Amino acid sequence: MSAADDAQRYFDHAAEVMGLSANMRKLLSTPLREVRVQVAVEMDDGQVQTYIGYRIQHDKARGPMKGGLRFHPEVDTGEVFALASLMTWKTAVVNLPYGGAKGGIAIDPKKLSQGELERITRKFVDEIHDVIGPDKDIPAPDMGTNAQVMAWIMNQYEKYHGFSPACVTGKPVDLHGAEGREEATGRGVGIIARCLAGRLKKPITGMTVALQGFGNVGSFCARFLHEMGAKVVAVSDAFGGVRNRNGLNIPKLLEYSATNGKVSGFPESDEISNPELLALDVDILIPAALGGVLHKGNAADVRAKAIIEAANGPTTPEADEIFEKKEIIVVPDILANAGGVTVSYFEWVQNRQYFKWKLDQVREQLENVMSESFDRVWSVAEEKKVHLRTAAYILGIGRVGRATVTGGI
Ligand SMILES: NC(=O)C1=CN([C@@H]2O[C@H](COP(=O)(O)OP(=O)(O)OC[C@H]3O[C@@H](n4cnc5c(N)ncnc54)[C@H](OP(=O)(O)O)[C@@H]3O)[C@@H](O)[C@H]2O)C=CC1
Ligand SMILES: O=C(O)CCC(=O)C(=O)O
Repeated sequence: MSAADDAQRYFDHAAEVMGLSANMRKLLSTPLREVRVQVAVEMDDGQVQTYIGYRIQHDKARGPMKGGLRFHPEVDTGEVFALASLMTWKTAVVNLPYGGAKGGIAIDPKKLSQGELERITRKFVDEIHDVIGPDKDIPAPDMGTNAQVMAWIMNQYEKYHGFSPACVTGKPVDLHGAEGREEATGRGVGIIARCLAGRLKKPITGMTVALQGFGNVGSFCARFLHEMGAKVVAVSDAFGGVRNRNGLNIPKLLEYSATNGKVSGFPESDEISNPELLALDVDILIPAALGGVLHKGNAADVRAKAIIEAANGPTTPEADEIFEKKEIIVVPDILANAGGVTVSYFEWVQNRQYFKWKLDQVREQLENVMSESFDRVWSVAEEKKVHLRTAAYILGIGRVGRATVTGGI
């Protein structure tokens, strides 16, 4: 099964519970536009390389389309479609005035120089600038991209359209970016962990956490959980992981990983593989890297009491069914990692108003959006007697469906 099939199955299951008509299902699950462009650039050695870039715009019933840009070798149409549809439901779950989109280029940014990355990014914008923009579709960071890439996107877009800081979010703070966007997804996951602990009537302090992925999302998530008093006992990246049963020293691990480019070799820890990490007996397991890492082949081994999906699409539907049988609570991606797009929205609002918010204001508003959305999804789950993923889809699909019907096609 592909990422696109998985996304469709989750949608179909919720649509079934909602009793959505076949016509409405087709309308809501068909993307508006799929853009596939050639990205040809001269590399540092003088050779011309040709890559493929994608931007899939899934739905705009509730506002301009919004979603990140991924640079990763496995990017393809199916993955980008799945991620774009997740954005539609995610922006609706947290009630932002946006639709959903996603983009990507099939490259490995670690194997490219800064100059090559810049030329690829600018060329991609040359090819798609007429279909994106502050009122159309607003890109942002995802795996393999960061604030610098967003700065290049803004600069290149402005060559065609003039001053438009709201054409992209996740920009550097010195270049119309929002304070707090970089940390937002990880902080949002931390807020969700605390909300979940509250519902389970357990303090977050002392809860054990295993975290896969130590990039933007994973590293900030580890920091906030550590600050809240949770015990982050294992962390991994693409090279492997580290474990300390008494809790890793996260501030030191952040320094170590920044210096060494990986977590493995961190003192006062044992080495652990990614598969071992996913099977640890912990209170909370947080996948914060690739999609599809929890599947029918390893779901039975998972011993965590709860899973919070910081990554997009980390759990296949087969694994999800196994978790339901094992009574493992899964907080779905479209709720758990919505902190990033929420602060992207705050950045877009600031850019459009030419007015800068203070960091405290960003954090306070993020806290409100995440905790209110968690409560809303929890209530739908109780009311409809479904698990949290289906509840989140019901909430998101309901909002998008009502906007579609009210506004007309
Ligand atoms: N950035 C954002 O604001 C948002 C991101 N997300 C999702 O969160 C996830 C992570 O994104 P982000 O943190 O931005 O990406 P980054 O590129 O910053 O970090 C990715 C992390 O995943 C690790 N990784 C890559 N491959 C593997 C692997 N095979 N096994 C274990 N770890 C691996 C990387 O390790 P290494 O560094 O060694 O390569 C790195 O630690 C993605 O699913 C993304 O879609 C969701 C919402 C918003
Ligand atoms: O910040 C954004 O606009 C989108 C972030 C994103 O790509 C995601 O939530 O998956």
